[in-house]
Amino acid sequence: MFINIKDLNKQFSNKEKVTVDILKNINVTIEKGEFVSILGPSGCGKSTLLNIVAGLTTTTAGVVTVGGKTITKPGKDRGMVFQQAALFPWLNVLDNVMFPLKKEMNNKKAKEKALHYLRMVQLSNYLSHYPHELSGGMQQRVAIARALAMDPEVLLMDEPFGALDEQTRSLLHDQLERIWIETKKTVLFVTHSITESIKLSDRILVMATRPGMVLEDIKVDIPRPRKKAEMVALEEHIMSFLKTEIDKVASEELKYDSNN
Ligand SMILES: Nc1ncnc2c1ncn2[C@@H]1O[C@H](COP(=O)(O)OP(=O)(O)OP(=O)(O)O)[C@@H](O)[C@H]1O
Repeated sequence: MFINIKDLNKQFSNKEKVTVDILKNINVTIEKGEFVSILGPSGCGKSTLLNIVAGLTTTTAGVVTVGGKTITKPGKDRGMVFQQAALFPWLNVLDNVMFPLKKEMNNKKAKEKALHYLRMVQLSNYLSHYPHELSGGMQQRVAIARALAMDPEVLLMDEPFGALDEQTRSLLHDQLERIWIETKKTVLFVTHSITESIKLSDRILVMATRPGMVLEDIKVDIPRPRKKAEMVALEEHIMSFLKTEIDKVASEELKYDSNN
């Protein structure tokens, strides 16, 4: 196993200073090169789990190892892509990708590497464009190129396409799948979308909420590239038990609302 999440628990204090279980008894192993999605309703702890693997959040109990090393802080072995591309607005596309590389290598090498990954995300014609001149989907492709250029072993993606329209999303699914096949990275991908998780993943960790636990660990056996019609049955299967979790969140939010 490459990533090992063992007996993980995470608690946070809420506004009333009460300790709340956010993640409980998470035990997951992920093999090198696997594409694994974390799917679940809002607030079930998907980002918290990803942030713990990233080393951005500590655990309350349990251990996460990547390549045998216990995670205590962020590291170059793990690259992160967020819902917002978080590019430097004052740097053009090429310089945005080169920025972290320049700390690791000379300018010539950094430029070669940046160009390689910008070609991979099909942005070679936009090197001198600034972030505000790009669409949301293009910005995300720059962010993906920037993360990949650091050559991490694991790519951690937190709803990277969540803010994009359906069509752009679908194009980026195809691109990401191609890049994943080409680079053989291990990917941990947080999403709300059942369709997205089926389209992209080898495995889907479906999470329950309050506390966040892994309800099902589903292996997606549909040959790639996956067609809509082939995905429907699995979509319905996942929806059938995820609905209970979504309803749970909705009714708790309504309860909270009527008490305030
Ligand atoms: N730093 C924090 N302090 C206190 N509570 C937190 C903190 N971070 C997250 N939480 C709480 O932990 C729970 C899980 O949050 P998290 O963002 O991991 O969920 P999520 O499944 O990623 O949600 P979404 O899909 O809406 O992004 C939420 O109830 C959230 O309010």
